[in-house]
Amino acid sequence: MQLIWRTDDSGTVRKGTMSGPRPVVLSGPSGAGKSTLLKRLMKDHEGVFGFSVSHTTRSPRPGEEDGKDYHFTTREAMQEGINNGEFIENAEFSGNMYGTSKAAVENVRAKNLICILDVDIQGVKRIKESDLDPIYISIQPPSMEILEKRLRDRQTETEESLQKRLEAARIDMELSKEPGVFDIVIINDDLEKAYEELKKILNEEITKVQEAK
Ligand SMILES: Nc1ncnc2c1ncn2[C@@H]1O[C@H](COP(=O)(O)OP(=O)(O)OP(=O)(O)O)[C@@H](O)[C@H]1O
Ligand SMILES: Nc1nc2c(ncn2[C@@H]2O[C@H](COP(=O)(O)O)[C@@H](O)[C@H]2O)c(=O)[nH]1
Repeated sequence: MQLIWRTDDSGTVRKGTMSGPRPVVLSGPSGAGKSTLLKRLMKDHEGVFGFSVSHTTRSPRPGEEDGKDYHFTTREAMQEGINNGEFIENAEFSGNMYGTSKAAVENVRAKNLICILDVDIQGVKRIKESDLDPIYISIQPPSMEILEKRLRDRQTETEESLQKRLEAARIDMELSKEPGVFDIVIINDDLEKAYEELKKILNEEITKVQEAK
């Protein structure tokens, strides 16, 4: 079924009615383990999930592929896309632009797969204003100290970008405690336990997709 997007008078992105599995929003501080968990989920459930490939103006990390991990772009091109109404949401994070295009979500939903979106807390707020109606999951680290260690060990950040990410993490950790923001908050201390918890929450949607095959 075709998705029909429109922007209402208040600028809110609305979509036409369609059937299919509910999308999943994974959010939480940078370094909490979202990518680790979602990559495993997709590998273990082939043909069930599809990743909503975001746009970003940050540079690719070693091993990241354009069109698979992100659509790597420039500020000018991304701003033009935003001005043309091509994005569901966009945000500035740690000195770069990030955003979910309508096409990214549509591509996954056209295949009747569970669409997974990995977005920051600003993205969560914008998606809540849309009609996407996803399951909202926050992945949180056990502590700021452990988060900092994970980010340092990952070796992807400069000291400046690391500090920006830690600052954003403090805000994210506070907001995730607010009732009603997330359907569930998973503390990713032990990876196996966090993964089991994630699978349990998504079990109903996973079964729906598997049974529809
Ligand atoms: N439970 C865990 N225990 C120890 N290390 C972990 C755990 N979960 C993830 N990690 C490691 O922490 C680092 C950050 O994880 P990951 O890149 O998945 O985070 P992220 O939330 O996707 O970050 P970003 O938002 O910046 O993309 C990675 O090196 C990953 O291997
Ligand atoms: N609002 C959005 N946030 C996004 C999107 N894609 C990723 N992100 C978030 O950005 C940070 C940093 O990601 P990184 O890959 O540079 O480490 C992280 O919190 C992601 O969740 C998006 O489309 N919109």
